[in-house]
Amino acid sequence: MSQPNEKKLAGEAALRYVEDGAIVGVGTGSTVAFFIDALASMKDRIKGAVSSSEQSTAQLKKHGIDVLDLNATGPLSIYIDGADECDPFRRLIKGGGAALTREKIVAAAAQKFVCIIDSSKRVDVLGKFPLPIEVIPMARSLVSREIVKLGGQPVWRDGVTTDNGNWIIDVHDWRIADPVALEQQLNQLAGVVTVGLFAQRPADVVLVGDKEI
Ligand SMILES: O=C[C@H](O)[C@H](O)[C@H](O)COP(=O)(O)O
Repeated sequence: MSQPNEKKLAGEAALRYVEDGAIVGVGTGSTVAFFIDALASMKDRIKGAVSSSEQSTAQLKKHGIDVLDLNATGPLSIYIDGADECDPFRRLIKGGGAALTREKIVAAAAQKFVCIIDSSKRVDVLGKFPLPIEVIPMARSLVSREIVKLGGQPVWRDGVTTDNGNWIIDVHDWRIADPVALEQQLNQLAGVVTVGLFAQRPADVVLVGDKEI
């Protein structure tokens, strides 16, 4: 099956997890775009959405779905988002679209995280996809030097500014043997805003196409 088709199937299948009256946490990316289109079909049965990016906010509003402020909603019952890589323990690399910080915040506010992917995203060990790290701009070189000491190859995503006004470093060729430990370690570096590893808080459910794994 082609990947765009699997992404569409996953986006539509995620509707199964959205209950009437929910405020839905919404991620970012091409797979989530299919989910937002599907969510429009039940927009009158939900209270609204909390969005993880300007891109998703625009699409939600286009469909007439209310976009709410996370500070006003309290905990969310559900968060739906894609991923760049997913290991057998539902640990993820995210941030290929530079939305990792708001994604991590909305995921942390949700009781259940449903991750929607196509089969190309499944890996045994995380790290083939370059690991995105959002940094405060003035810390770019400092953080890059620290990453080299840890064995990674940092590459600045030149020309990209996140929705939060920060920059992205992508770390290449890093076979991530212990994702929880690495997430903790990178979170300690001065200037790091968010690490694109979702290992301390993995997904609760992963849909590959319309199949839960
Ligand atoms: O920053 C972007 C997000 O983490 C996306 O969820 C991730 O890059 C997957 O995107 P897509 O569904 O387009 O492959």
